[in-house]
Amino acid sequence: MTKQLPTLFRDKMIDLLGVEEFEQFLASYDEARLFGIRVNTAKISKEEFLAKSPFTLTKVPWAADGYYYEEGERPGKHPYYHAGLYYIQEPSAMAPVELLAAEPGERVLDLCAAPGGKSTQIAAKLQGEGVLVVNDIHSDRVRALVKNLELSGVRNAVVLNEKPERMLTVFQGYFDKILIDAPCSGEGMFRKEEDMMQQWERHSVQEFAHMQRELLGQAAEMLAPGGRIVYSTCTFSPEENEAQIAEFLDRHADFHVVPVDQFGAGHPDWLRAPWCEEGAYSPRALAEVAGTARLWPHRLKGEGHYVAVLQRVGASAGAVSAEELKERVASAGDADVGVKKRGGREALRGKGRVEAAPHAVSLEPLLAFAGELLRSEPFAAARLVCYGEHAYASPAGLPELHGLKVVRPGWYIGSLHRGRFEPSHALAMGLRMREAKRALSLASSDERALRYLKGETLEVAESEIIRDLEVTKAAKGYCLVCIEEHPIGWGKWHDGMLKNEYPPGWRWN
Ligand SMILES: C[S@@+](CC[C@H](N)C(=O)[O-])C[C@H]1O[C@@H](n2cnc3c(N)ncnc32)[C@H](O)[C@@H]1O
Repeated sequence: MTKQLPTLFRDKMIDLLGVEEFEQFLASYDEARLFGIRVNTAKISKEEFLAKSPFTLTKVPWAADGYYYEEGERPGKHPYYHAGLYYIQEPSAMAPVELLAAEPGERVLDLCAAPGGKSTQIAAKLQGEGVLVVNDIHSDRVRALVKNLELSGVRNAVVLNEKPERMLTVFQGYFDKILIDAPCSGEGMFRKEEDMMQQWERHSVQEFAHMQRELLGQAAEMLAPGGRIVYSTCTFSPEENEAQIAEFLDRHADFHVVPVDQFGAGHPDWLRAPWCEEGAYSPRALAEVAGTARLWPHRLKGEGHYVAVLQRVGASAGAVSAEELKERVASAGDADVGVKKRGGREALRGKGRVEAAPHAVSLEPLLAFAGELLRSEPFAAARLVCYGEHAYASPAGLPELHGLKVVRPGWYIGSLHRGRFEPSHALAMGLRMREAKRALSLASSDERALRYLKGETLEVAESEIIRDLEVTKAAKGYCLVCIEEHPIGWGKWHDGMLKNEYPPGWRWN
């Protein structure tokens, strides 16, 4: 393995680290790979998960919900994975979101988000409250992002597929927190993914440095006073790391670095020829860059990363509770938001706003479904929008997204077609079992759990359909299928059989 490292990369690392430390760094390439999962606390508490986890887990020291699992274990092949109870994530990659410190009620942007490891981590921190905007410039990667958000049951995310410069007018000064998990030369991933080395040889560090400079400037425009940007890469080159932050600080006097002390320190001493322009940065910038963080594969149990926490001066609006948010939007005259909690169909009637619809779409079938199957609309506090035949619950407090390439304007609820409503898989995944009036809960050891995930029809006795007989006598119809009370999809029960509604593209194979 070590022999295949690109020569240019080796020589540069020897220059930066010195021969002695480079030997330790090099030795890390021959060490066993590390594997991590992060418990999705938006769906399950850590305690509950640890009590039922079939894996051998050890805590990742820097991630509140992160754990190492052992090589040979296959968390991607367990029904709990399909219930979105955890996300498989490289341990070092969990650090940036911990440092972002997003809180429920905040407005958060994940600017370079696909495939969504960090977006789902932010979503868990928000606990469904506030606004999460996730964006990626590459449409093919956005598909994986959408799937991961749906799997994780995220209700308050908006997915964009935009060039960040096109987002500036809509989101000027809007966000409390912004994550830039920047596209980079990926040197920190050489151990995990060997084909990153070929990619490294094709793209220059300078090419990425240019992109990163732009992204940092654009993020600053979208950040509110008192807000925080976390900038991260999975590469070692100072041009993409310390140099970016030093230059940013020199251009933005209203930002300072929040020092991170649990990892290796940033290296202002590496901002020198031949890697960077010597003497190009102010003493303030150089001093602050030392407070940024380097995660070294030979010093901790994880891959190589760089993280900088940039705080903007000014009074922060702070986290806004869901109630406050509703009030703010209501007092701004937006009568489409379900401000008052009303039960059943009444809560939605007149509240749903039909947007961008080529012709009027009746919400009646959706209302009928909600009335029949949901205890209270989990999306009543959001704004219901229809794009064509598709209904979404858009998080309250979101500005108009006119002109932007919107992939998901919110939680996808389902489609309305010829007077029929078909609930989405995303709706099932975002629900709690207690929110459904009809549910089936299978043990993960029940062979029907796997058969459901494979798309098979199941034999289910009427007595197994969980329902409050005072409210819903009929077992027939849509039913929320769960594994140990955690939703995995829809089924339609009739006469002892459960017709499988698990989407073909999601099936276990
Ligand atoms: C390091 S990856 C992000 C990984 C992701 N944050 C995660 O944790 O799963 C960088 C992403 O930036 C995207 N990207 C590249 N250039 C971009 C740009 N100018 N604006 C937004 N996204 C960009 C890439 O498509 C890629 O998905």
